Amino acid sequence: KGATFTSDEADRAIFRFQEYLRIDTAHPTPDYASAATFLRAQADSLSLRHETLEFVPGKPVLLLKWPGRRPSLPSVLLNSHTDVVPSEPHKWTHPPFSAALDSGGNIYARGSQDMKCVGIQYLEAVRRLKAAGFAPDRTIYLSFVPDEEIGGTDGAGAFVASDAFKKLGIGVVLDEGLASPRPEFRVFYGERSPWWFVIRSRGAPGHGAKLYDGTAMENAMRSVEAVRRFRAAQFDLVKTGAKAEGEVVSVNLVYLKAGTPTPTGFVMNLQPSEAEVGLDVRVPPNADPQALEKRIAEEWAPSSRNMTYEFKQKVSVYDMFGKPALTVANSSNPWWTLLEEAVKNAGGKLSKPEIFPASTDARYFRELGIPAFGFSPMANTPILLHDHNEFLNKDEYLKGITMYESIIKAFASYNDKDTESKAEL
Ligand SMILES: CSCC[C@H](NC=O)C(=O)O
Ligand SMILES: [Zn+2]
Ligand SMILES: [Zn+2]
Repeated sequence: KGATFTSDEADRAIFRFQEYLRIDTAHPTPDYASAATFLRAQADSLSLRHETLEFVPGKPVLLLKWPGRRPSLPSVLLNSHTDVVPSEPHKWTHPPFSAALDSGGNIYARGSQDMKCVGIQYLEAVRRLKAAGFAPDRTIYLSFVPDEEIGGTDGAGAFVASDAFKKLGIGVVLDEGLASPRPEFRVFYGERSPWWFVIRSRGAPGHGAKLYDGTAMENAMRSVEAVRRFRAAQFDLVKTGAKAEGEVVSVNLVYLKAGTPTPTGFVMNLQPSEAEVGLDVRVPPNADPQALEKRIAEEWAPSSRNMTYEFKQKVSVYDMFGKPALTVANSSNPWWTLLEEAVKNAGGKLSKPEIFPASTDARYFRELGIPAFGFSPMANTPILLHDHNEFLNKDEYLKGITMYESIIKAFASYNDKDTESKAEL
């Protein structure tokens, strides 16, 4: 509470953030080896035991452990991903792996918001708690996972499916959230499920000068029109304030593919016999997935118009118990109350809990019924994840460390009969 940094401590914490940011872990060729080496050195400097779990060769999951005094209590997992999305360096004012600090205190790098900030803030918070002599009751684990940006199958997905994970007895997880342009921090208790699919249409080919019914292009365009009507209706709910971004189904066309290619372009006087449309759809946890699939089958890709659809990615909105994969974010969940109070105690405020509009690794934990909150402590910060000139201000970064100190302390000290008996199941 009220913890501050000496200017030396601040400089060192900022420098370690910059070091992590300078490791190029961008897809499609992330340097996971260097990230792992860096993180193991951090663990050693904190006297934390670490394990490198290589479920898939070349894709290390780093697991750090701060043992609690009461190891029978469910433990706390602080998760972050080590990979970042690609960037277009020439469109940045500072190179994306420079971690340049400008005169206003902004640190520019790919991953400065998504989410190397969080990974290093966990470590810095542990560093400060250890220095202050804090001893956790519950065991604290830190996981650094690869591949979140490409779906997490070989990262968090492999991790949660492992025996190693089951043995950890995780009771609550923290994972990433989003920056907040306002003074309140944002927090997420669920997320939309990605449905990525292609719609294919077929029709009789023919001369480019002929008007006739049932061409592949016409079939595809009728679908696109239906998709766009639905998209507009969903978007209107957001625009009018009736629903939050994460509470509607988003639908976006991500590619169109049709035509008969030539070495220099396309044949102009031939109506093609096939067309394909790619869609990124995100389904809120409380939506009716069956109704949506019916809409896809009947309106967007009706077989009566020679259309088919194929899912490339279809994440269920339900957890393993068949319930919407949501973490309770009210006072009936003690972890929620602890989080809210811990942020408050550190001088912060949470805005109303939200559904994350995209996907994070938190879904893998919620799928198992483990409570997981998405929280990246960045207030007064424009949302720049996946954007050019991604940055985080050094003061917001430092403030975030104190948020985690408070949260880790609260979670690690939480003692409750109910959760204890659950742990023994
Ligand atoms: C299907 S996993 C995709 C994960 C990705 N996550 C962050 O951007 C996303 O598109 O939301
Ligand atoms: Zn992320
Ligand atoms: Zn991302």
